[in-house]
Amino acid sequence: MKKITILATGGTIAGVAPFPAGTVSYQPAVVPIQELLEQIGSLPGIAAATSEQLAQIDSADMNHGIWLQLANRLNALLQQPTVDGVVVTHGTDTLEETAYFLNLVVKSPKPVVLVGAMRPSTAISPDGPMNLYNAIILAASPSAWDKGVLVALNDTINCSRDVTKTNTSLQDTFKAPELGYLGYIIDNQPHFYRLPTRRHTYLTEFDITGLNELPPVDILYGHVNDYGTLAQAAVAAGAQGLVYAGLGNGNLSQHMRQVLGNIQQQGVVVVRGTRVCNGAVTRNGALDDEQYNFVVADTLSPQKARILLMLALTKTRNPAKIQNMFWIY
Ligand SMILES: NC(=O)C[C@H](N)C(=O)O
Repeated sequence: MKKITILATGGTIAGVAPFPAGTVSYQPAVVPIQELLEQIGSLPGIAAATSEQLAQIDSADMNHGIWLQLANRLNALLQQPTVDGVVVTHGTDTLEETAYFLNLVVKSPKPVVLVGAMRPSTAISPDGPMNLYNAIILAASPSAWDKGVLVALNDTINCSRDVTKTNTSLQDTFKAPELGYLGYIIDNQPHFYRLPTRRHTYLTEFDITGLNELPPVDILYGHVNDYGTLAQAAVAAGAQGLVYAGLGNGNLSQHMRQVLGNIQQQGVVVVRGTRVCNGAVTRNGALDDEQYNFVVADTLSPQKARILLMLALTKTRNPAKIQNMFWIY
């Protein structure tokens, strides 16, 4: 019999709508985790699902402080021999970011599963109870060990590095469009078909013990006729790193090459990502990264590249070393 702890942070899974058919006009983060657990009843093979209400927020309000608190709590719980796995309930808007952050800083091979819902708990047919049930089943499964932090919604299992929210309001939203699901959860049974290949959790070099904040990194969205003023403003405001969601294969206009090149020379680490949903940003592909000392994001989305860059900056400001991290994680 497995012992699973639930850390609840809010989101639509804990949301309440003013009428039963309400699926988009609702108040997120209202129902306590204890009540959500009561809705799903007993679980096969699970001795106890204990819960802690760590936060009660719309995930738009997630922040580095709560991330650090969550990661520290996870690390403390997972060290305990009486805890077999942890489920984190979370709003879906920033779920993928929290999942990837935890994937890089949680120091345990035990299962950690993030879950949310697209419909509030008051909907005629909410997705939250089944999603929560499946997430607990997954966290209790020996098959979920050593796979990094997982994301489980809509009967699917996803890798936190690759998953993204692909639809603003439908239940079928969490996917890794180019790299695919890791598996499914069917009739109380997780089925894995793929494995994450990138280094994660207890095998990473990142340690958040004692940290109160993360280095400031901003994301800039590339477009025709970028003036470069926002990039300069970000640096003036104290950014230590920038992720540029570039065009195509992370491409930059001649003007933005100069702007970001100058910024890099001031000691700010510049990562070339892309505004395109799929594909890798390749080094020395769209431009000569050696000349500018840029780092490329590989297949990480801009929001995930930002997380890796923040953690990288807790270790080094050297672009070559940071580029290596982007190949490893
Ligand atoms: N479906 C959701 O959970 C969306 C909600 N706004 C949140 O991220 O908290």
